[in-house]
Amino acid sequence: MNSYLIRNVSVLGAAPTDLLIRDGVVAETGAGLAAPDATLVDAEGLVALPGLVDLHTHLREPGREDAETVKTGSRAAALGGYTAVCAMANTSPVADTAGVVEQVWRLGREAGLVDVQPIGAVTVGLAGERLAELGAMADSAARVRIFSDDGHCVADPRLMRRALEYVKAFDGIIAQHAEEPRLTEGAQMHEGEVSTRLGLTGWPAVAEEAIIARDVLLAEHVGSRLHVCHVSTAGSVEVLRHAKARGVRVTAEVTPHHLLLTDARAETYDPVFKVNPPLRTATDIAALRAALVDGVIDIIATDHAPHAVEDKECEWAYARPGMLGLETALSIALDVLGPRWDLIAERMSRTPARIAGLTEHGHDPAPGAPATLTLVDPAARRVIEPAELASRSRNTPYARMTLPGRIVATFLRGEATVLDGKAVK
Ligand SMILES: NC(=O)N[C@@H](CC(=O)O)C(=O)O
Ligand SMILES: [Zn+2]
Ligand SMILES: [Zn+2]
Repeated sequence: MNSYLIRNVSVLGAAPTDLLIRDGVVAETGAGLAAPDATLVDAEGLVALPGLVDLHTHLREPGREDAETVKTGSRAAALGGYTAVCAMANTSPVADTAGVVEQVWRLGREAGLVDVQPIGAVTVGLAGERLAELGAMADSAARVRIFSDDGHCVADPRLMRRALEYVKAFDGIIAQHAEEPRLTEGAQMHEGEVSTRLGLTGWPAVAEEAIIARDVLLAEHVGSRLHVCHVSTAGSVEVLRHAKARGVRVTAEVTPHHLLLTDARAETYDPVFKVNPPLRTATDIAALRAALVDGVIDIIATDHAPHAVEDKECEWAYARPGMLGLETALSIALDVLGPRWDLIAERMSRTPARIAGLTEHGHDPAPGAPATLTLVDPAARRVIEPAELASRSRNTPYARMTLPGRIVATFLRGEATVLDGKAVK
């Protein structure tokens, strides 16, 4: 194994120190360390964070390797400062059996850049009709603990109840894509002033809020763990606040794009801004930001959703929803939260690691901790060029925007996955 001596790094914003990485762990910290055999990393001006953990990533393998593979998505993740990603189940075939989740898990190990933790489907084929083999996926080599039909809502309340009950046996979680399908038929964007003006069918906030309200009540009733994907409205925040005050075992995520972009982007008719749930209003953004700070929203998750050019560069109505996120998430967090490193570590590493049960992740760089960390240059500013992204797809909503912060290096259990801003493989 390689050793690294990281010189003059600020751990979570503290005074600069050195970190010696050896045998997969942070062996020593302190000013002026010496280690002649170690590779030197000059980290003057850089901030060390625990490796980021994404609870919501679409890797598209198996099935749409033209849009992303486990390998290209892993590379995008490492370049974004991530050391673990949870891979959503809406692949083709769907990750609804032990066989498919084990395949994704193995591909992640082979790529070797981040830990790829598969999420299993809740229902067979994401069809919302009968429960998938949750137990077999939990017992498989992939040790699945999070189940989600993401892309689809588990709309049937009886099925949702049974899924919540089933995963309780192994402390699993159901991650819900909250969308009442009857209220979003034909929806193209957020229902509001802009959709009225553009004449596009709207997705009302209540379609999300009604499902979250139902699900927190179900989770309370059966005493199970619920996770709410991509929360996007101020009303959802209020439902979650109420549920948490009652002690419901619910956690929630917000995406970088829902923290930054409004439905006004639809005025461009550029489908790069088409996403589920849709971009909302400035009022929603303000509520989401406040909830992220006060903890009603637990984490930032990217919902990295790569799509091939032909699925995105077409008429708005025909374009697939979803946008890239892994390579820009930390920059958006820095833009939205400022250099509040402890809060960023909490929302993007420690808490997602805890929710997903990824015990090797989410540890601050300190002696004895796994050397699973990332180094950020907070002073850097970069212009996002879609063609320069490591993802196989190009559908970033931040094209040609200047964003703060740059990932300089990432380490997974003591091995560099990114050095000098470049992926090592
Ligand atoms: N977010 C999206 O708009 N799309 C996601 C599915 C999802 O997260 O619902 C995708 O798989 O492309
Ligand atoms: Zn979703
Ligand atoms: Zn998703």
